Amino acid sequence: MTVTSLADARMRGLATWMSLDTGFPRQLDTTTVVDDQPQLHRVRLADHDTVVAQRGDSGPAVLLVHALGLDWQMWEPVMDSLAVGRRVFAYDVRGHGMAAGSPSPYTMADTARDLIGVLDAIGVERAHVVGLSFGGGIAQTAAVAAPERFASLALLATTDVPFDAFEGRASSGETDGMAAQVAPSLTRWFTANALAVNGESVQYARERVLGGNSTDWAAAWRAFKGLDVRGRLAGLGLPTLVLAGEHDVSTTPEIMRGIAARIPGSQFRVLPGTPHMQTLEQPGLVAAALAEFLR
Ligand SMILES: O=C(O)CC1=CCC(=O)O1
Repeated sequence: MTVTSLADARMRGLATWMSLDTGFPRQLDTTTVVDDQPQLHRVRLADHDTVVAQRGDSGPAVLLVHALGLDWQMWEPVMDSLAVGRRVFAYDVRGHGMAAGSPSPYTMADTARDLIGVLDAIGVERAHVVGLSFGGGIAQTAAVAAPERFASLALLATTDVPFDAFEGRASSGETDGMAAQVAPSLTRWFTANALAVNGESVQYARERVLGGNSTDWAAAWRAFKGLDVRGRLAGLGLPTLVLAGEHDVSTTPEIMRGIAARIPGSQFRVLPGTPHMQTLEQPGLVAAALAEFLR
């Protein structure tokens, strides 16, 4: 695996990487952003390139896996506080962010191999892995395949079985286009109040969905349709946190409670006032819950 810093990439004249330091982080609430020049590494995986952002340079490693349609920057609101005494990494899942247009179709097993490939690339033997939504599906798939690479598992607003709706979301992207995905997605992801306020996190999510391409969108939903972990969760044997949002209309607290029930010894918590996109609407609650779990 090759890890190349953004500075190296820039020196080599790779124009695509130059756009990385002019992007979203500066638009976020800067109270959660100490350093607005996140360390970004270019990482080559088996069949595509991606980027890994890093905060903190010592301590246990934490790897964050983002939701469908977004990118690593959805973790930006919690990365700095998590990075106190830890090394925190967040990467772009294939078909997302700087890894848009990577080979498709693909499977959840491919995304799990990518996760392990990221760990290899950053030189981390075992990480605390935190996945939200699609990222939780990826984290579960990697955990059942390679539990030895996990120090713990935190599952935020996710599912352990595919929903019937996934194919409809894939085909709607292809037939109706990405603009048509914005309203239904954001309504599932945020509270009505956050949508009315239309703050930077909502704007970020809207821009990412609108700016995405329908091939990547459909490929992700179709990969998610193949999620197949439920029968193997009981044997995981990892310290596990299952974190639900009280107002999550997609992966409801009931769904999340069921996942926790299938993972012996797991901790289950419901964050008050929190919708599906936990880190974007309630970053303080998420950071506190993760910090307590990781402690
Ligand atoms: O509803 C969504 O947009 C995302 C989602 C469905 C199941 C899951 O884990 O995330």
